[in-house]
Amino acid sequence: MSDSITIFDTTLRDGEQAPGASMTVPEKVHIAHKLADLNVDVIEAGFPISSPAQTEAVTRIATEVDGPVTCALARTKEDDIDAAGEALADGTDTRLHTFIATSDVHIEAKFDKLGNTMAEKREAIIQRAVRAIEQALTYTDNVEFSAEDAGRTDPEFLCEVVQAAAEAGATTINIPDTTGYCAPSEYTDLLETVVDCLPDPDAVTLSTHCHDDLGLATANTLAGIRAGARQVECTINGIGERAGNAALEEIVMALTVRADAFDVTADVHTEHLTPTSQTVSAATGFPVQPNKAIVGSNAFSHEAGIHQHGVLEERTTYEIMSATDVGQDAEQIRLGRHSGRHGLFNRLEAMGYAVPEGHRDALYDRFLDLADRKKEVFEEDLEQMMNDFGGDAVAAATGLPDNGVALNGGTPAYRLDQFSVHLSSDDEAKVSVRLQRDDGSAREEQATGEGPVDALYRALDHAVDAPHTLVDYSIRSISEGADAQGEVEVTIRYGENQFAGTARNTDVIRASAEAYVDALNRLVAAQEHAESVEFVQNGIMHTYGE
Ligand SMILES: CC(=O)SCCNC(=O)CCNC(=O)[C@H](O)C(C)(C)COP(=O)(O)OP(=O)(O)OC[C@H]1O[C@@H](n2cnc3c(N)ncnc32)[C@H](O)[C@@H]1OP(=O)(O)O
Ligand SMILES: CC(C)C(=O)C(=O)O
Ligand SMILES: [Mg+2]
Repeated sequence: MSDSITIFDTTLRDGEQAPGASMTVPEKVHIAHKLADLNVDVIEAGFPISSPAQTEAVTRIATEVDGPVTCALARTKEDDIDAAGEALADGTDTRLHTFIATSDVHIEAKFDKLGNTMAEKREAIIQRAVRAIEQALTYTDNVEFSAEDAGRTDPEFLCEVVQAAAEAGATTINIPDTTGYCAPSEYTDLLETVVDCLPDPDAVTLSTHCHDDLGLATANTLAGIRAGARQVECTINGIGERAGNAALEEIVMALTVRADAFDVTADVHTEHLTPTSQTVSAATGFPVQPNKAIVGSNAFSHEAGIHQHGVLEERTTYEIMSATDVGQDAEQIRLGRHSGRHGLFNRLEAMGYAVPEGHRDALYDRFLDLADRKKEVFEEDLEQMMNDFGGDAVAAATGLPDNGVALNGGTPAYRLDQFSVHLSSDDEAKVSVRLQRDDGSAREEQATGEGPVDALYRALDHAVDAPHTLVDYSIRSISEGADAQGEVEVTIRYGENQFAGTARNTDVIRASAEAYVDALNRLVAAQEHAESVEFVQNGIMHTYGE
């Protein structure tokens, strides 16, 4: 028996049958090119009788995409087979796939006119299958037959069907677990039964087609390979009817990583797996869950400190395959509240920071404080954290740049002690703030406004004794995610002089308040110091009092 597995991709047929997954003809052609880059053996491109767009997609893929065999699906009905045969007619390497259901429940429900007894109906099913295969052979000598719902079919009858199909000339015989019902050992047994009853097992390729209703699609596919199947039907990201089909990327990587266990080969260019997954996700609008095996965004990511330590020392402690082999980025250390010192300082060093031993605990505490407020800590967050840290002795020790902010060496006049915001859909925003002065006194003020920032700034204006005008306010996100840090920049004016304040926080209202207080402190510092005071803010030289 061959040790080479035929990868039959049905993303564009069974995958597209998932509710909401329909793709346009150009999208299907684009995906077919990606599947060719991936080096799959067969692309099931559609079901031509179903619609003109399906027919067009099959024809375009059969004629435009080099490499894989293009396959079209048809019921055992004459018109279906003609539609599939004609759609494939101009292709160079094509396959016609016809199917009919063989389980009692399907026969009873879907083919009530086939006979009076189950025996009569079964006989009619075989006749239809044989006739359809013979008709398909007039279009191509590459004909596949599927016994739909084989997983729930009486094995004796399944044997009669596949024997007849093989004798009629089908060269691939597919045993679908259409409803994802089988346990892996049952599926192995079923396929072994089929192998034993085939007149010449070497003359046909036995195929799996497993659905994921119980989450067993990949396991069943691998169980089918153990029983002798040499074609696997699967889809990118496992999309398909209901819970989907067996995922191509999972099967291929199981066969690759565990070659010792399966002893067969699949000639897939695995580095294309993740890009192809992303293309299919974009075309269908189905996001890939982060923890999806092989192609999920977390499939090679490590946030937990113990894992990060292990992976940084030796990747294989927690990775059984290399991310780059499946088209993902290498070494994905993601920082968050579960991260430890190894992960944090490794990243800071990679960013160019040399953190002396004596400051590590303090820095790690700051990191945890941030990580507790954010789902994930990004490099932009770390840069801000290091800039904040640059205000004390560590700045010199680490060689970190000063953050460019000079308050003339003095203590800021005001510190935001606390604030509260009340928002409702039918009322103005209400804010109360409490500012602490450098002399120890505190002042509390309330205000209302058109939105929380307007109300906040009005309350702060009441709380300070420094006349000024707000000139500019801007806010931007400086890291990723819904909980990204917001950076607020505020410019105020007094006379001819402008004073800029900035602040960053995951809470943008807090950042707005702190940026305003920062600008006010600069104004007050300028007033309290010399006639002429210079300071640098954001690279701009500001002068007060000349
Ligand atoms: C397990 C699978 O994935 S099977 C493939 C499922 N894919 C699809 O259904 C593709 C999209 N389907 C379609 O576009 C339409 O259903 C069509 C064009 C195929 C058929 O549409 P309609 O003619 O309106 O029939 P409808 O879908 O309502 O019913 C299915 C008919 O096909 C018959 N049928 C079902 N499977 C087969 C088969 N393998 N061989 C022959 N006839 C079949 C049923 O008996 C029923 O026939 P009836 O109209 O005489 O009762
Ligand atoms: C048409 C067949 C192969 C099918 O998709 C199934 O049985 O699940
Ligand atoms: Mg299916």
